[in-house]
Amino acid sequence: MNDILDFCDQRKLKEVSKPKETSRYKEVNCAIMKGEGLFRLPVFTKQFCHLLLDELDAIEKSDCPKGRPNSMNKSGILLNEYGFDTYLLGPLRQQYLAPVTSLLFPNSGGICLDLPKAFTVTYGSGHDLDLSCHFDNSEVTLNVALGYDGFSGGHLVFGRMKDELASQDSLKTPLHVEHRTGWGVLHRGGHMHSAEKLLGGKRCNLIMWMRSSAVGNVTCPMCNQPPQLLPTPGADDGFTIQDQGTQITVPRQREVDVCHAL
Ligand SMILES: O=C(O)CCC(=O)C(=O)O
Ligand SMILES: [Fe+2]
Repeated sequence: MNDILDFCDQRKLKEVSKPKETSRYKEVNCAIMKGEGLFRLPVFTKQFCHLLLDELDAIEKSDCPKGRPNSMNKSGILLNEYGFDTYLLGPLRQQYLAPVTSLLFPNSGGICLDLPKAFTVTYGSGHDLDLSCHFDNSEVTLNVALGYDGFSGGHLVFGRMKDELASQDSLKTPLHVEHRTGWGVLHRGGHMHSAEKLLGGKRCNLIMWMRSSAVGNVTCPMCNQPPQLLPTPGADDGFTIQDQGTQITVPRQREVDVCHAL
């Protein structure tokens, strides 16, 4: 089994995982625009992006049952359904992203992002073409461009934070962010964003919604209310609850009819 370090750019990985270097990285390399809370960092090597796209294509073509990536995107794959968590996404999050999010987003749960949801989104003919403006069910989101080669359009557009008044829209110039294969954009989940229409080709991005149960258990990121939780089977939705019998904290889904934002 390969190590996560084989998939990432090791030189850059070293730069971001040393605390001293990380702060230099924050100041020099990482900010897309100063003060916007938007950062770009190298995630996967180009070779790994090709391998992953091949694997995702094979899954796509198979007749395995597939869940939808989220309530907005129709095309893409829920990565935990195909076993990507243990050897790829878990190590990526713990070894690579945790030091970076702790440094860049300390006040948005970046130091305690314990409940991720990872999926891919695919745009192109026969798939979605664009994505309307939204905020994510996450404290911090990583969006990695996997390719394919040669698509045009489809840039990400960032605006205001979800809690800023809509009337402040006019004060905020939308920020267009292009995709670079193997690179990720890190942003707060509450940063309003959209994807422009794809003009040609096909694109696939890996999205990781990183949730913090410490934040979400107090205020649901979708409805801004204290969540009312019910134990349910299945995947968690970014919340935890203490089991009364065992006193162990376990992930729990939100009761669907409490939050109408999803
Ligand atoms: O199209 C993209 O790359 C953005 C996807 C996105 O924002 C999301 O799934 O939350
Ligand atoms: Fe999003």
